[in-house]
Amino acid sequence: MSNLLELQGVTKNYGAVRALKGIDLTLRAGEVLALIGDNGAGKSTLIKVISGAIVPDGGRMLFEGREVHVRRPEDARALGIETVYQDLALFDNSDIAENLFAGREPVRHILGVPFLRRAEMHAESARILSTLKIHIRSTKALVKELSGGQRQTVAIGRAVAFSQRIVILDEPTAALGVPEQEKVLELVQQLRGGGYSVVLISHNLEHIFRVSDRMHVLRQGETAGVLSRSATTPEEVVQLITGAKRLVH
Ligand SMILES: Nc1ncnc2c1ncn2[C@@H]1O[C@H](COP(=O)(O)OP(=O)(O)OP(=O)(O)O)[C@@H](O)[C@H]1O
Repeated sequence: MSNLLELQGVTKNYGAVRALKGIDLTLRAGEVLALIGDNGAGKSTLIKVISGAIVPDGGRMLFEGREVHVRRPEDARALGIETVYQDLALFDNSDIAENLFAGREPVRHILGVPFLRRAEMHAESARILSTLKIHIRSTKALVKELSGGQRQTVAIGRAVAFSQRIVILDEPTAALGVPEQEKVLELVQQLRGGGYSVVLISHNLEHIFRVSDRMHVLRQGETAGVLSRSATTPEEVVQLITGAKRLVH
């Protein structure tokens, strides 16, 4: 598999805190890469760099082998990178279709006045949900009426609707009950089947071993190891997370 995204020597400091101390990371086309590490290891900071939410202090980012400068979320979007943060950033009092299209609504101008193309939004939303095998009664349901798992799938649906290449998921199963966790894991597998590359932050090793192809372990702002799922064990991953072992020098 070829490298879709590559980070080289990425650094980020928050004052005296060295959150990223020179990270090299590769994301291949069509893989699920798990980003793993203890609290404070630098996972959120790293995905914020990739998604343009923060600008790193140093290092390079390459997309399909070309250097790119991602300084704002719009820059990441233009490359086809979408991120679902833990807070999901959904609008509770809006319906599913409005959430899927938030900020990118199709409009039609009549005598210079913009009108939302509602029917089109709902039809397209239903198509997106059905492609992702997300079963929700109606795209007119308000987000506040949905379960936690459905909210997560709507947030992922929104990312996928506009991402062409990479979806970044920040602990998508953390706040969910077991049946809903299963649905989200299935969705991650579907994304991979659909040709997306996925970066998955999770603290749940069982989930990680079920859906990821490779694992990038961070520890205190550095890479502790990069592992292929088929060539490692949960025990080894725990040793890397805790610092009992290191595979990168
Ligand atoms: N805005 C900020 N200002 C100052 N320090 C920060 C800020 N954001 C993160 N840090 C620090 O940077 C380091 C890396 O934090 P980061 O949130 O990236 O870790 P994480 O691996 O995502 O942790 P968690 O699993 O707890 O979310 C930590 O020491 C954290 O306290």
